[in-house]
Amino acid sequence: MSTRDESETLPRIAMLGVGSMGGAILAGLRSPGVRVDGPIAVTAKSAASAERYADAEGVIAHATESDPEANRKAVRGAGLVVLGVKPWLIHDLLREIAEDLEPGAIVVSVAAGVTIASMEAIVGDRVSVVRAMPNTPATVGLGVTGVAGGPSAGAEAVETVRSLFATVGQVLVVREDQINAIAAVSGSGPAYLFLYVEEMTAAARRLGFTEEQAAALAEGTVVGAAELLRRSGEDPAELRRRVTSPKGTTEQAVNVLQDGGWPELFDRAFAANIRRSEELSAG
Ligand SMILES: NC(=O)C1=CN([C@@H]2O[C@H](COP(=O)(O)OP(=O)(O)OC[C@H]3O[C@@H](n4cnc5c(N)ncnc54)[C@H](OP(=O)(O)O)[C@@H]3O)[C@@H](O)[C@H]2O)C=CC1
Ligand SMILES: O=C(O)[C@@H]1CCC=N1
Repeated sequence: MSTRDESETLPRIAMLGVGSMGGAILAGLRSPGVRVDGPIAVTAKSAASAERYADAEGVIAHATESDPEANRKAVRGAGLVVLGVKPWLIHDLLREIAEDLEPGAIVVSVAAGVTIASMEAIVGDRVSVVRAMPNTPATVGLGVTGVAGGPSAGAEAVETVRSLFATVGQVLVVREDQINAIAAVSGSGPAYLFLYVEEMTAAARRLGFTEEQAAALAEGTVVGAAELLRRSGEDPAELRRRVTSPKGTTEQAVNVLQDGGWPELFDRAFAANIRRSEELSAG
């Protein structure tokens, strides 16, 4: 896993689609110490989404519903074009902007499932196409992103995209055939953790705690444990061992959870996730 080189200046960026994921990446790009060439051109569909960036320094935001040419205008002059729209909109978006892309620009899609070959077939080889699979902890600079270049992308293009995502966390450069698996593990991963917190809170409620108490217990424990894992640098198994006194209470609960078949459950959940990426790639 690699992180950020603070001396680097990123090329001029256009970000088409600035919802949960695009917004998280944009937050990273706007953080102190990140150098980007020129203002970041951002587009969203609705005026309401674009207006969220009306006062944002270094960002020029437009809505396609107000200006149907907004995407085409945004990519002109951009060396790095980030596609942050839903997977089923990617191909239409590429058709829309293909003629306006600068020769040599890098197009990076964060869309689940959409293959590099299908994107290259639309934009040709005048540009480099790269796929990335980030996650929403990027919002707080703790993202994990997988990056893969296609045949059109040389080492330099992949390195530029690696630098882009290094502004919001750790980056793993992989082969494209590993991107769906990255989506299953880390792309969607935050949702599994949030579900865990929801379930732990609900179970605490059933033990008689108020909603507020249950949320404080569950959220505080998960955040505290994650921070301990991060700061201590210890193996999670070792940290678990330190909680689990032999013949104590934790051991009993951990046995119940493990008997619940977690390995198989994770395998099934990941397989379902990957299957959906494959469906999305079929269009
Ligand atoms: N959410 C996540 O955790 C992750 C998502 N991804 C990928 O990121 C992509 C975006 O997902 P997510 O951020 O969750 O989705 P959102 O719905 O939150 O964001 C989509 C964005 O695209 C905008 N948009 C829609 N149509 C257009 C258009 N024609 N031109 C420009 N902008 C447009 C929307 O505008 P408006 O706000 O006005 O609707 C919105 O800003 C997906 O492809 C997904 O697979 C990848 C990894 C993690
Ligand atoms: O749910 C999704 O399809 C996207 C891709 C990974 C996380 N969110």
